[in-house]
Amino acid sequence: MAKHAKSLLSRWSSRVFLVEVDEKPLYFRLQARHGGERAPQVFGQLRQEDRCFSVLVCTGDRIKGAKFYPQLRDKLSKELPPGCDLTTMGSFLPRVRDSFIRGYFLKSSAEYSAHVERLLRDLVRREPLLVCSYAAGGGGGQAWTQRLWSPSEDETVSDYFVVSSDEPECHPSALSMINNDVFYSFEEARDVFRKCGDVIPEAASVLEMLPGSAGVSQKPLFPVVVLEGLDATGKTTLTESLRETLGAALLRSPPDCLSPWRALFDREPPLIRRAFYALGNYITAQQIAQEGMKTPVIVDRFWHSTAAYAIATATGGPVSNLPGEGSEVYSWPGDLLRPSLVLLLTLDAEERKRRLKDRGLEKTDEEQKLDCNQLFRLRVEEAYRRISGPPCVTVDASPSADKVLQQTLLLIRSNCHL
Ligand SMILES: Nc1ncnc2c1ncn2[C@@H]1O[C@H](COP(=O)(O)OP(=O)(O)O)[C@@H](O)[C@H]1O
Ligand SMILES: Nc1ccn([C@H]2C[C@H](O)[C@@H](COP(=O)(O)OP(=O)(O)O)O2)c(=O)n1
Repeated sequence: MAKHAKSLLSRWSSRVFLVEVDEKPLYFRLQARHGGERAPQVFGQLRQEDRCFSVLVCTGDRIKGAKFYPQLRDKLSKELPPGCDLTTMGSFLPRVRDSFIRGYFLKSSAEYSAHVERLLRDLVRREPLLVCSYAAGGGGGQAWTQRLWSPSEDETVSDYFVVSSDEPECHPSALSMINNDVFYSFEEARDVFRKCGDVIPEAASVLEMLPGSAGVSQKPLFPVVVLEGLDATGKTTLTESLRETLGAALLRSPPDCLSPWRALFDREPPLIRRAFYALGNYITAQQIAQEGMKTPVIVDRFWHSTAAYAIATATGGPVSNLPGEGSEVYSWPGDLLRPSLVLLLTLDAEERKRRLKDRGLEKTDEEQKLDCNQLFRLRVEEAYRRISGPPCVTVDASPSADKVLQQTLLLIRSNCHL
């Protein structure tokens, strides 16, 4: 049996499982004996003869795992019979960092369960997966049991009863965010790109653009002001005006030199996509350090964008699912240049939509998600506010462009000694 699967199985009965139903996580855990508890909510509506399955991705190779997870969904969606319901799930050891594993949960009516079982048996032989089946009937008929399919013929694995579990203090995705969704050093992000060269040849071109190290030798002499905010809050308009008014250099993250590869890495799974944006910040940091010796520098998006979108995407559901305020996930990378000031442009949802419509440009998937998913937008905005590091000041972007400019100039002058 693979070493990774073995280590997962060694603490199997301590794991908590969550199944995401309409972005709401429903939790259950395992128990050796049945004490008359009701079946967890996720099994609540099912009939005795129905079957459920969990399919969890289990590989020690992060890149392979990240690429395989969405492919598995496509494969299951294509091959599962029509009466089968598929949703995302995960499993973790409470409070254990990097213990979170992802997968899918399948509900099948009795009619199709033999078909689903055949499909999964075939899959588990070829792919790094841990599969469990769930059936009703134990503990006097009401209880559901989990059977873990042994990854090798000579292993015996116990059956467990499944019972509801309390919500953990923080959403379990927070246990795996660090260095999977958000990178806190140049080395960590670069390491992902070095490792994904075999599967994505373009990674080499990005590596060529990188500085030798994160380190910026000298602090810029002039103020460095970053403009942040959701799409269409007016960043481009304001950065252009600031450039003219202050005679500043205007930079952006990701930097222009990464433009040829942005669309490609936007289609990659979070691990690779987020590493791309993280690396972009280090290239921009080098440019800031150079320009900042000659003039003030205005930057269109920087670290706040990278971290806030990543954290908000990795966490589902309401704002309360975000890692708590003060969590280490909101900390500024120790090796990344700190701007003098970060301004966060805020706009109410209706006005932002109106501006988006007037602008009429094509939107990224993530921006379309912002548009139709109110919860996602709220999570991004709150994550922006929680990020620590350089001072972050909120600017109301709803007045006219000129008024927003005047307000911003006042803030820059009072915070940056210009
Ligand atoms: N203060 C403002 N009032 C009204 N419309 C604005 C204002 N600032 C920008 N816009 C318009 O809103 C749209 C989005 O602005 P833009 O600067 O492109 O935002 P971002 O760079 O944040 O995506 C553009 O059509 C722009 O002309
Ligand atoms: N420094 C940055 C800049 C953008 N991103 C990501 C976050 C979102 O997925 C997109 C938003 O960028 P986009 O270019 O669509 O937004 P604007 O048009 O500049 O407002 O890019 C990032 O992670 N880090």
